Amino acid sequence: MKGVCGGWESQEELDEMVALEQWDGLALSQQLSEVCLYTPLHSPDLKEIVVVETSVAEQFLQPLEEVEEVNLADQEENDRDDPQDQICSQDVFCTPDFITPIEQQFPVHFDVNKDNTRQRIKSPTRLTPLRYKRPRPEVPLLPEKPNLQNEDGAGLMRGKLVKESACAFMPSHPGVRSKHHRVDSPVCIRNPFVQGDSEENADTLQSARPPVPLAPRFAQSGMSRYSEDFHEIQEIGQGNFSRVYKVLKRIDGCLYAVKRSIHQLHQDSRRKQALTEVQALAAIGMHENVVRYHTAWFESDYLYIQMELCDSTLGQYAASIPATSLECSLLTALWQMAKALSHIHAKGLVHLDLKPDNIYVLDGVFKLGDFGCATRIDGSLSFEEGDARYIPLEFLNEDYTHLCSVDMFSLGASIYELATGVTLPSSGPTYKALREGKLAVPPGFSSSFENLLKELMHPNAKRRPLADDVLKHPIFSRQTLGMNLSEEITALT
Ligand SMILES: Nc1ncnc2c1ncn2[C@@H]1O[C@H](COP(=O)(O)OP(=O)(O)OP(=O)(O)O)[C@@H](O)[C@H]1O
Repeated sequence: MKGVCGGWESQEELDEMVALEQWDGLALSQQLSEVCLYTPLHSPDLKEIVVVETSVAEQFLQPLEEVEEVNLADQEENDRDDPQDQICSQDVFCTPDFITPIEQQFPVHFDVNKDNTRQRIKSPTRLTPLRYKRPRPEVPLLPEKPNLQNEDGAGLMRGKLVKESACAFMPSHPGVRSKHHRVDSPVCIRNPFVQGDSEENADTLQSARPPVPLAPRFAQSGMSRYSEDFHEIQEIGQGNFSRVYKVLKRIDGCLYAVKRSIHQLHQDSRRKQALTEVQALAAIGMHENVVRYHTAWFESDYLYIQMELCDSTLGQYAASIPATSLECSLLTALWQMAKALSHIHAKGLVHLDLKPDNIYVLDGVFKLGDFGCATRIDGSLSFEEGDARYIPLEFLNEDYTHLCSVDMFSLGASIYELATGVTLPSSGPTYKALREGKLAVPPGFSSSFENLLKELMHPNAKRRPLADDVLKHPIFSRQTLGMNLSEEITALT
């Protein structure tokens, strides 16, 4: 196979040159600052590109073909195989060639008054390439039968082929045999929020469940899936348990939020607790008013969760709204959160930490996030206490019989806080008064708005409207609201 470098003016001229010289490889040309690559059609079996010493050419060629470093012995062996298999970069970039015998060299004169692109330059017969492209080995896809594994820790099983980049940077992981072959699957974790596993899933989970409940420790080799897959742009938030980063995903070029646990989770019990959010999000599935979950993984005992990136929290958003349109904006948020809660409650889950900081805004759409305290409505899982400022008294008194109404109280308290512009207390007389139903909505808000908040924050959990009741509330009628919300309601009914 021969390569060629030189100047030509048109595709036809190059075709002719290639035909005349019977070049069956690659043609490369530099015209001013532009580099062009030409691969003749009659050379479909072109497998290798040889580049000599020129960083510009390497930059150009590397995205097209994966070029690997090889040692000198390999190079010589390669040269013996096909000594013609070369392209001279000196030809292309007009740099002095101290390697090629003088008689084989060509004159390199660049005359600005001449059409230099017409100069056809003959390639020297041989140069030692520094790099070459090895033919890509055929990688077997293992196993034929779907292999149960769960890198996401989300408890859902997937048949998965073994060839994947994640393996490539974990060669020393016990579950990895070589660059492309994983022998053991990571564990399958049952998602406690998913009801009624199919028989097949239940059987497979049973057989795939290892004696240790959780042991998904990846990246022990020091290689980071996070750095491999994402470019970190900036930290965008911090809670009690996690830091959240705005990141660019390298493979798809899109922005995401990645939430990383602040502490390493060495114990299985702590990992299990941290996984609550992942499992709840996975079980809830997609809903336009719930922050979208993409994937999650453990790395060096930190939990990483990749999520949809939102613009701000509801608290930040409300602070930027003019007083005249605050009621309408808050009702829109209330309506959309009622939709999210209706969906979540219907799935048998409760959030239990609903507050302005956990409601995000993306392109004017409100989304519920941070499911770290989520649990099952039926009380089959343990309870984690959310932020006391937004939690009703009965829950603090360990009455867990009306968990959906706990979320409804929190929703009312969140909207009330944003309407008053004053952060709710976590104790004291105002805290007590609010739990007795004594609300003081500032002037400027409608009485129907105030009454709805009073209903939501009713001291008696049974008297509070549920999410579906809120969606049917007369305040969300076409006459009383702005167009956007009215249209949304019309579309829903
Ligand atoms: N998907 C997201 N898009 C944009 N910002 C986010 C996102 N998720 C979280 N944040 C930001 O990061 C902050 C902390 O996130 P989050 O509340 O989920 O952490 P946490 O440790 O679970 O918090 P908490 O202490 O309330 O349990 C949020 O207040 C918000 O500002």
